Amino acid sequence: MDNRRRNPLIGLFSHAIDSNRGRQVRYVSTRGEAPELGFLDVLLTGLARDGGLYIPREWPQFSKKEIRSWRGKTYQDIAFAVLTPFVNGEIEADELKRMIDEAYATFRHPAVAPLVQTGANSYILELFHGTTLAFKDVAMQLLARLMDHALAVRNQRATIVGATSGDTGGAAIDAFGGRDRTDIFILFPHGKVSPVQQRQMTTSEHKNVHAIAVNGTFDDCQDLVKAMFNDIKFRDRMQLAGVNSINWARIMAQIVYYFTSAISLGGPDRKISFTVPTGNFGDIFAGYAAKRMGLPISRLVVATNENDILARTLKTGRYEMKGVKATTSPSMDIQISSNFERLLFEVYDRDPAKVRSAMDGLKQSGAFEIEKKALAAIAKDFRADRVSEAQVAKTIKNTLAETGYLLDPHSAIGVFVANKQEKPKAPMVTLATAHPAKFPLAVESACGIAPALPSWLTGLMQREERFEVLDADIKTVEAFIAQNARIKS
Ligand SMILES: Cc1ncc(COP(=O)(O)O)c(C=O)c1O
Ligand SMILES: N[C@@H](CCOP(=O)(O)O)C(=O)O
Repeated sequence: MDNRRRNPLIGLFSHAIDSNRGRQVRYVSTRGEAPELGFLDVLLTGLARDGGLYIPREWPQFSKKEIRSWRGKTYQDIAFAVLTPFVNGEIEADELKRMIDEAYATFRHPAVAPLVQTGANSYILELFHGTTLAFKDVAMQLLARLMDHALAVRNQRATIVGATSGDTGGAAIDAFGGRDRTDIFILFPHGKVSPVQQRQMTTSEHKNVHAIAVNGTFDDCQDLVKAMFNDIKFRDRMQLAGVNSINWARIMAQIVYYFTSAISLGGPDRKISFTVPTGNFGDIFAGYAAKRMGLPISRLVVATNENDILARTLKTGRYEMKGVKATTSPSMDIQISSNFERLLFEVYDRDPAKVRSAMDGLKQSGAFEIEKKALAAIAKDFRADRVSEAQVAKTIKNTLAETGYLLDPHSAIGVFVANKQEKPKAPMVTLATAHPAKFPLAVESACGIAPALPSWLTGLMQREERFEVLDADIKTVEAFIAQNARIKS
């Protein structure tokens, strides 16, 4: 039966679906040695079985006419149009729409991701109106519903493992807590997240939630998660699934707000630039994906803290690990930016052998060089800069004094770098990735104001904590998960 006759929702966006009809979005691994998958498999797979990351075999395309027709539509409607080709008919349209509506009903702002003007051509895209006050909620609330749906359809359960430098963990625990088909284990670096972030992970009352404080850094946590996925026996036995941005569905959901914000500012008939506080390269890669799908984007600007591996790489072409230092933007205290592998795959014209060779170099010597042609391709779309701790504090203070806007340290990194760009003709949108109340000490020391938590988090700091402290050792972590997950061998 023709879907459009059966379902009025499809009629609403039939032109968008028409342009992608016949282009079955399948997913391939950046390392080229794992099977090609459809959407539900990619959703439940996490890391590819060859250690790579899944990415659409072809980018869905939207014409300017199609994008223009989304003007005046809600965030939810645009999400439905943008996500439909990725889901590729594996979820009924009305089911997908229901999940999108439910996910964004948890947001405290009717626009979901509102834009605030802070200068003649400068805007802030507020991505922190979800339950845990960070941009991670945007994707995580949808991901939990998509996974629940996929597991129910297949009558399966999953053991979710995730690594966090502070925000992914809280968002995932909020979204997956109490869900019957999943147990969730979140690894965070012990003593290296903010007190609010820690309590968002350690005070859940749900039995399926397990917070693990790892004696190590975020990179150690991320390595452990990848090692568990690469331990094929353990992965299959525990039916592992991932909630980090290694999971394509996370990136997919983040693509939407590039479209909604650009459309509000006159897109697609005007190019827009974006500055993105960056750590694992997931959020800015979602912007790159939006561009590849037809959204006119002028520039994508990477903004890092003093852990500046990406800013160095984009300048020199050498990706080189140098050790992580603790900053006032702990969620970006990251060295190995997982999603950079997806960009490498693109700029190496999708040659997985080149990606494998770069990743081998990283594993063996902590570094790799990017070929000149690929670096030039990166330079066409991206700019990058780093921000010192003193500059973060000064940006919070000055932005408050000049515009009345209170930034969190991560968003301040974006604003500093955006302000440093030569004055572009295109409007510059800086992504505000967290609410200042998640980092009250850093914000107060920068500007004298300690932002209060919103009402739904009242009492968070007094609740009893429950977490395990473990060494950064794969055997120890796997043993803990095997003992506590409801899936047994
Ligand atoms: C508040 C905040 N800002 C920025 C980032 C960086 O985003 P990405 O890792 O997608 O580059 C993170 C963590 O990922 C974060 O939690
Ligand atoms: N900053 C992140 C790090 C993990 O990133 P992800 O996007 O891959 O989940 C965090 O807050 O945990």
